Amino acid sequence: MPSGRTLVKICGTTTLGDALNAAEAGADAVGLIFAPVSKRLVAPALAREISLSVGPGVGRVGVFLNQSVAEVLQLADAARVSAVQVHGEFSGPELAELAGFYPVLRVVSPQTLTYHFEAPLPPHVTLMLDAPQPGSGQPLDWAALAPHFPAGGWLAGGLGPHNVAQAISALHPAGVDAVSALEQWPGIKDPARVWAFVAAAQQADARLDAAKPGAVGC
Ligand SMILES: O=C(O)c1ccccc1NCC(=O)[C@H](O)[C@H](O)COP(=O)(O)O
Repeated sequence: MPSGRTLVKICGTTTLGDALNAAEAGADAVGLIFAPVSKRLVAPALAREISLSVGPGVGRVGVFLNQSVAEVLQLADAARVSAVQVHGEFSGPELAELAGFYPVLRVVSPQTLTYHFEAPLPPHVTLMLDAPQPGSGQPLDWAALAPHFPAGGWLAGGLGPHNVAQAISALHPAGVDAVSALEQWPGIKDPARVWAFVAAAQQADARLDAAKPGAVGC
């Protein structure tokens, strides 16, 4: 969904209050993690309540790691998500199957980016660049990534209010995603940090717009 500005996803949402706060702060999407290994695992029934409560303007992204297509689809349907994000082992045909039901964010690390570029992505699949260990707060090397960053790709990995503007001006991602830097402890957000993250991304967009040739004031 190209919007001309950087979309913002707040991942690892495990409470209704945190989801509503993210929506009020202006986030474009909340992430609901269904990977059993995660400290931010959310139950399908609560995820569904969140999906039905945040309003139609806020995307709900179901997040999965090394799970079968059948499990992804079953949980995504139960939780009424609007998109899925997949980490780990998902083949091209599996991505294509998922993309027949939901827009897919396919997460890759910089180390595997070249491989994923060689195999063309199925329609409705968008790349997200993230650290090899998801949800670990590890930032990527944006300067090294810049020459290879995929057009329309999303960026995650160690983003927070302190550095998201710099990341946006370095890579111009279609969307940014964060969790660790927005939490009081795993699974529980710091509401002020969520607001600061959304605001920092919006300010970065405004600065980039103002710097475009022909912008008012230039
Ligand atoms: O965050 C997790 O616990 C997690 C576990 C398993 C699969 C995915 C997971 N998170 C996915 C995300 O979208 C995170 O926001 C992304 O990896 C960035 O995390 P961070 O570097 O902590 O901001």
